[in-house]
Amino acid sequence: MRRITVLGATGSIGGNTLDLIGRRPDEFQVVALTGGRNVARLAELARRHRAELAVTAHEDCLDDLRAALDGSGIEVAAGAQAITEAAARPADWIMSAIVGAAGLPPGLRALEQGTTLALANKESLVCAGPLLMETARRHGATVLPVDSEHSAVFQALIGEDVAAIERIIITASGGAFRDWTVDEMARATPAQAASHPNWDMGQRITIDSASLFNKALELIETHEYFGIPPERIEALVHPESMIHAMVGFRDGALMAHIGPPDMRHAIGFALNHPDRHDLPVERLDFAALGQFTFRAPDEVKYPALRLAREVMAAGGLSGAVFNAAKERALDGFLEGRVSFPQMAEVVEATLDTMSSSGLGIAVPSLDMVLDADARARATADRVIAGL
Ligand SMILES: NC(=O)C1=CN([C@@H]2O[C@H](COP(=O)(O)OP(=O)(O)OC[C@H]3O[C@@H](n4cnc5c(N)ncnc54)[C@H](OP(=O)(O)O)[C@@H]3O)[C@@H](O)[C@H]2O)C=CC1
Ligand SMILES: CC(=O)[C@@H](O)[C@H](O)COP(=O)(O)O
Ligand SMILES: [Mn+2]
Repeated sequence: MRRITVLGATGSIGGNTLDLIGRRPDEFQVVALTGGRNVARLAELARRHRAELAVTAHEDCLDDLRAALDGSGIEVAAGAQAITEAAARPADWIMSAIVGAAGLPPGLRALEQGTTLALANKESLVCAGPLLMETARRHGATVLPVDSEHSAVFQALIGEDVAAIERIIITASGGAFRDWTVDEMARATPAQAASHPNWDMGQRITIDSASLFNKALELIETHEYFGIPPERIEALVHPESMIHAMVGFRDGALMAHIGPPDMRHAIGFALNHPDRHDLPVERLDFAALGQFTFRAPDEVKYPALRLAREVMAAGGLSGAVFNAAKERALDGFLEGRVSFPQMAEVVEATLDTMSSSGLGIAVPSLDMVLDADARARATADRVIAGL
């Protein structure tokens, strides 16, 4: 039996992960499941998958979780520290699917036990790519990408010489507003932004997809995970979301990874790696699909991509600042205090304000990353207050 932990079990990635695990109950034993405020869902999943431990991120949710699991024999705990301790419980495979920078400390703690970390939490790589990869190396742990584009690149590179890579192209659906004008986007509501044309995902990543901040995070994620120079990484709008990434080699060949927009493929690939296993995903009928289309991203309409390139050039703590400012700008948009286009303005102003405060450290420690994250949130909040 492989021992499995799912961090962020109550979310979209967590649900897809447990869907796959639940189909093969004789092969997997669930160690810990963690969630946030959705305590009823966490308790239901913990009971269904016979978890040893269920943890909510919020101490004020502990009584509800305890009540919901009363009589089950499942241990309960609460708080950010308890989630990090859950990640330290011996497990063979840990899914990192908490949304946001909150996923970084438990992800690092999981790596310290030398296990396999299936990494959906792209923010970890954006905030602390060198620290994360160095921690994995030091403890003999494995990081497998789960983000669909990065799983696609990983799969296209199997058996290939990384030194022969000429470029990596990650695709973007273009998000909810890909055919909207700038004026229309200025009036966009959270409900409109949270409606993805192809993928069924959590609210925050779906809105990031509409602003192309998701693709901006993914450019940095590609750079940090694969160690490819930023100028060799491209984003390409592909409205059908069937080709997830392409890797171009020095002989001009391109390896594309194609599949339906269903995260159970990328999750299942990481779960079964290095083997492949049957997965309950649609098989594509190309004659019925007819065509795939592509267009260059509009970097004026979507400043997030330019900002990501500036962050990659600056390195150090810039990724942590970028991500934290983006998280606060998104909170502001959800609360009605920031318009859709203003999210990029908040992130740019935060980066500008903090660029002179010593961000250029090669491999920042976790404490440095958390400090930069906190300062960036405070700076972004001041920018938002002045809008
Ligand atoms: N959804 C997708 O298809 C994809 C997602 N990703 C990445 O995977 C990660 C998860 O995304 P997704 O599943 O969509 O997100 P969801 O919003 O659906 O789920 C997020 C999970 O994190 C928990 N959570 C929220 N805040 C905290 C916190 N402060 N501390 C601990 N746990 C917390 C939530 O708990 P609760 O809901 O109980 O409050 C939930 O379990 C993100 O990093 C995203 O970018 C990458 C590629 C595709
Ligand atoms: C499924 C996945 O990996 C998401 O990150 C996806 O890429 C979002 O779609 P966009 O291409 O619209 O950002
Ligand atoms: Mn993605």
